[in-house]
Amino acid sequence: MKILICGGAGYIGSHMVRYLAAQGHQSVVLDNLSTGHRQAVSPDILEVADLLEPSSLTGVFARHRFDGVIHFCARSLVGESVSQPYAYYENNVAGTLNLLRAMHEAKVDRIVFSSTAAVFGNPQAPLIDEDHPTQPINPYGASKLMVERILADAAGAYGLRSTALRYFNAAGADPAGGIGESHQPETHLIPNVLRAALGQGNGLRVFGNDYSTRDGTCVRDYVHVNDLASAHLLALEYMQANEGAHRFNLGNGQGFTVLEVIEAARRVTGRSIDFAQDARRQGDPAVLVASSDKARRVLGWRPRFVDIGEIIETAWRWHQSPAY
Ligand SMILES: NC(=O)c1ccc[n+]([C@@H]2O[C@H](COP(=O)([O-])OP(=O)(O)OC[C@H]3O[C@@H](n4cnc5c(N)ncnc54)[C@H](O)[C@@H]3O)[C@@H](O)[C@H]2O)c1
Ligand SMILES: O=c1ccn([C@@H]2O[C@H](COP(=O)(O)OP(=O)(O)O[C@H]3O[C@H](CO)[C@@H](O)[C@H](O)[C@H]3O)[C@@H](O)[C@H]2O)c(=O)[nH]1
Repeated sequence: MKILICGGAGYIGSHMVRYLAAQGHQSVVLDNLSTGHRQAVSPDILEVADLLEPSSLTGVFARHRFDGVIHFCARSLVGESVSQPYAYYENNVAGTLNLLRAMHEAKVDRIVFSSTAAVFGNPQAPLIDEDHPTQPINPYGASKLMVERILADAAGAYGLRSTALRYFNAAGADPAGGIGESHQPETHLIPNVLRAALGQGNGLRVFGNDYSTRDGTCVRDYVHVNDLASAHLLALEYMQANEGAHRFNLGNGQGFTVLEVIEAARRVTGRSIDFAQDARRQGDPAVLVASSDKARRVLGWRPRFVDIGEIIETAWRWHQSPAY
């Protein structure tokens, strides 16, 4: 297959490109490099273009014939979405609409969309499955849920085939090296913990210690970025035989507190990791853990990285590499 990877210069997208290549598929990356990295993508497959500029999209679709699209582009910082909702709805919803229109005109009829656990809001069950109510508590989650709704409407109106994958917390790096997580500013827990282990960054802070969890800090479900990549290819294959709009939750089904992640990183790195206790971060639910039974059952998804130490170890190798 020849796949358009929107946002392929970013963290998860660059792993997707590499995974598709290993499976014998071809990728073209569309990215405006706003948070992505030019060096994460081979120059011969990179199309620098912006979803907010429809004319640049038309050019990309005119130059290539795609079998499908995987769409990673987004603004994705929860806190920023609360203070800048227009920017979030514009990029994540209007940008996606431009992409869907360009796909429609070019007669490309399948898309895998990066959705998020943030569509659920505060969980009402210990494990979040696809039937869990969707009540996002921040504009970021709301923008992703709006796109899921648009995709469902497009299935009926235009026969668009889509799969929304709600990732829980993406983590780790390709063990083969050379790519990994590098956001600026970095807000994610594991990279910040590893930076603290390296003596980099502005000091690790733990947000909140009064949640009703086993040690008072937030619980999250960390899923390896290569396992996310494998789910996307399974979704593309699934849509060959299955029309309509599909949704799957992707996680390991096991939650770790912030303090447990720090402890696991101490074991992996063999370094001391100091932190300061801080107030709760706005928009953080206490616990987010996925039930991914549907993805396992329907897509045949089998995550390979189930151990938090192993996931952190792949990230640690990336953080110590010259490419980071
Ligand atoms: N990282 C996580 O834990 C996580 C969890 C759930 C969902 N997601 C979603 O997964 C996707 C990828 O996340 P990531 O961590 O790799 O983010 P990222 O910021 O590293 O990658 C996003 C990429 O999209 C590009 N982009 C953004 N807006 C664009 C536009 N208008 N036009 C063209 N390119 C544009 C950026 O330059 C970047 O390369 C996002 O949609 C995010 O919301 C991430
Ligand atoms: O320096 C830090 C960074 C994070 N945290 C805490 O660690 C947990 C995880 O935070 P983070 O790594 O920022 O991930 P989330 O806020 O859970 O968000 C991620 O996971 C969501 C789905 O679960 C996605 O929607 C988002 O895009 C993705 O960034 C939260 O309790 C944070 O408060 C800290 O205590 N200190």
